[in-house]
Amino acid sequence: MRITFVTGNAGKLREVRQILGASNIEVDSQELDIPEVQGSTREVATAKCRRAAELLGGPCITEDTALCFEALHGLPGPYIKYFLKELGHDGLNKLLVGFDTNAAWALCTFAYSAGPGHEPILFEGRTDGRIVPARGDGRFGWDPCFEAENTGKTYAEMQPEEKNKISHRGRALEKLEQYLRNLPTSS
Ligand SMILES: O=P(O)(O)OP(=O)(O)OP(=O)(O)OC[C@H]1O[C@@H](n2cnc3c(O)ncnc32)[C@H](O)[C@@H]1O
Ligand SMILES: [Mg+2]
Repeated sequence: MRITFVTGNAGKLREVRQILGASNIEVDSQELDIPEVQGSTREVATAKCRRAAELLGGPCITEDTALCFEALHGLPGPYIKYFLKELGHDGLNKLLVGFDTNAAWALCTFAYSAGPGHEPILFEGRTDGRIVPARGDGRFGWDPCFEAENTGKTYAEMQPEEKNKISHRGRALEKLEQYLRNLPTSS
């Protein structure tokens, strides 16, 4: 089975290929710059996939990742990309100074559209943890400052398989994979 993943993010693509590749789903990638609407993660994810399917003229998946701070009632959420870009790992930690909790959760929302005009279907995965000063290999986003619950490690200190097993993305992909397998016709 093959599926097209529309994303501009190399780290996401790498992990999606690792995870779905293990289940014999081949992932083609299309790097399209899709403007993202404001709203809840579900609204952002739905709009992104709808637009991607229109641009592509066929079935595709997209993914939206949010990083939510409990002290900030779920913010930055889907806006984490801009917070990370402007503030860096250190700045994300500083946002929580003065609050009594650094609890956070990572939320991944995959969307599948069967093609233009088909309403996207969403698959969510969540991993709880906390925001900590950066530790580990810093090549993917906010990995160094997210310590996953019950592991004592940041995502950036984990081997890829270790992260994929418990990550927000791994959990969302379990659901997406099951859905794709049960589609009546697959290409
Ligand atoms: O083209 P798309 O798929 O939208 O890719 P993007 O980089 O714009 O991604 P998002 O809009 O979903 O923004 C999510 C931000 O969180 C980062 N991110 C996503 N998944 C991550 C993960 O598993 N670990 C660390 N950082 C991650 C990512 O690099 C972005 O800065
Ligand atoms: Mg984006």
